[in-house]
Amino acid sequence: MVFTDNDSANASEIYKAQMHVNKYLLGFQSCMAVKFATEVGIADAIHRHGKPITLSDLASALNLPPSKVGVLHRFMRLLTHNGFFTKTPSQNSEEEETYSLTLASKFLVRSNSFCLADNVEVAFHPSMFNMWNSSKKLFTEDTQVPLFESVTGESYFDFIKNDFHFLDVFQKAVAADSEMIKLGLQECKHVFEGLASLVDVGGGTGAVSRLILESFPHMKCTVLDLPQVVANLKTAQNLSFVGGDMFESIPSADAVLLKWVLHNWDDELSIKILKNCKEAISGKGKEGKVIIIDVVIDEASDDRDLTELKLNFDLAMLTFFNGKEREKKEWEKLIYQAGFTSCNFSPLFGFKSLIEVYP
Ligand SMILES: C[S@@+](CC[C@H](N)C(=O)[O-])C[C@H]1O[C@@H](n2cnc3c(N)ncnc32)[C@H](O)[C@@H]1O
Repeated sequence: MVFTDNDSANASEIYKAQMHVNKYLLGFQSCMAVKFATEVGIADAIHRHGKPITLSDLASALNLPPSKVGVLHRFMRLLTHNGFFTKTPSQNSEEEETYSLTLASKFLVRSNSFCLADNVEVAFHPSMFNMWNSSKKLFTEDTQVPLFESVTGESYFDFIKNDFHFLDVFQKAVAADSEMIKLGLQECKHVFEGLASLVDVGGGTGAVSRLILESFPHMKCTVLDLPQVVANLKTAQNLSFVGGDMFESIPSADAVLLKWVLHNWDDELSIKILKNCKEAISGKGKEGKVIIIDVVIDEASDDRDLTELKLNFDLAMLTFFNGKEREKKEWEKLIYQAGFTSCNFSPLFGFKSLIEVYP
């Protein structure tokens, strides 16, 4: 038996290892509980209640019959343990315990400006489960084709394009992530100072550009994205939308922003995008810049949870797009191979960093 002969581990360490494995066997249920909570609107119901809520009031706010209060309790217990709610014990036998929102579950309240409810729908879309059930293909098939495409027969962006509801949810999810940029933008205003124009490449519905314009109303911002994404978007003062293909050409500007774009693509295609960015800022000479907002894996400095999140994003990028999250030295290699001469890294946006890239 492998644990006794050559292993110096004692019984308690072996039991701990067994628990570690079991944690990952059942861990998907913690994730599914978040999906369930979002679908039935638990956070919304507590928010609407306006004060800590008892389980029976929560059940009736969710229109659940009394027979389901026990099931709800089981979900609330796990979700509370996982930091999504807090529980205040009852003061006496007449009173029921009550549940309140935490900072994490406030992200699931649909009326909040920082809301990740659409991200939950994207993350748990059935296509994701189908893809993972075929993950063996990653090792048995031509890796030039992303796993998602190999399973569904179409690229992720085509898949999104062909499902009107999902396109809408996906764009809202990405825009929700961009809302979070607001918190970090104050600390990096200097990055945008002195720029008269900016192209937000793969800028979706323009959420980041709108935020930048709040601080720099005189800057001319152009959002370049796929034609179907920008088709019905209205231009506003100093904000315009261009339907196109970043692999073909990028409109000229003082700076190009690439937020959450390069991680969708492998090195070869990312270099192609970066070279087109370099061309787009060439009119500004050495003062032009490319601003990348993306994940930088840093196992040495980041804590365990942060690294786990970044590595999970990496597998998501691998399976959906053949893309990748990159370490600092991988970013540098990519940037220099595209012909740029220098870059600065600032970890500003939670799990994302800002990289300024100069010709
Ligand atoms: C992960 S989203 C990031 C959106 C936005 N930058 C943000 O963070 O809010 C990637 C974006 O790239 C766009 N995209 C994909 N292929 C593209 C292409 N060939 N040309 C321009 N945009 C593209 C997608 O439509 C999508 O909006």
